[in-house]
Amino acid sequence: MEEAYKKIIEACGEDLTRPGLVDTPKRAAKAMQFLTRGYEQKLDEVINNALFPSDSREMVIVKDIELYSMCEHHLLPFIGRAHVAYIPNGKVLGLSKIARIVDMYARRMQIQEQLTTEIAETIQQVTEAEGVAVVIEAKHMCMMMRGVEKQNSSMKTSSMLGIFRDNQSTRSEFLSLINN
Ligand SMILES: Nc1nc2c(ncn2[C@@H]2O[C@H](COP(=O)(O)OP(=O)(O)OP(=O)(O)O)[C@@H](O)[C@H]2O)c(=O)[nH]1
Ligand SMILES: [Zn+2]
Repeated sequence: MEEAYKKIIEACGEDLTRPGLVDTPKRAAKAMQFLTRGYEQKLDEVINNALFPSDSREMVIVKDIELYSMCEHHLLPFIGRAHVAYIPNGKVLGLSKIARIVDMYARRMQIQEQLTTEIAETIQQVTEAEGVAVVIEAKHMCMMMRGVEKQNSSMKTSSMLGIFRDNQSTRSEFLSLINN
């Protein structure tokens, strides 16, 4: 990756020997590895057995989980928040693990729709919940810094599984709670 960054910097017309740039390929490679660390994570390690038996059948919502991802078309960031809900069916997931699952998929090359679906399906699979809902709102640098150059638009995506898909009032409750 370091060698690849050397080529990119040179292709931009820069001088790799100038002091400010000498260590840049190494730094950039390290940064890119961090931004794509989700590829190295394993779901079992992320969950770390933090699944607990519970009789609760009430909706659990984790709101405003900030996320930093990278669009797979331009390798530019998209930045936003995820709102996640599920209705337990015998077990609940450790609170932080929901944010960790968001990160595991966000720290990859993504499109927002796919990211939203992957988070929802993973939480469904792990918790065997009655349903899972995920909404992501994000701003895409590829639309802001370049291309169409729109600074104020944001993208909203959702994935509704199980009871959130089948039951209008459950879905409405979730949507009104995240909009408050
Ligand atoms: N659906 C979706 N599209 C995305 C996402 N991130 C970036 N894009 C879009 O991917 C598309 C790629 O379009 P292309 O025409 O191949 O690329 P481009 O010439 O760079 O497009 P412009 O951005 O319009 O300049 C653009 O419309 C982007 O806005 C995403 O998360 N979801
Ligand atoms: Zn893009």
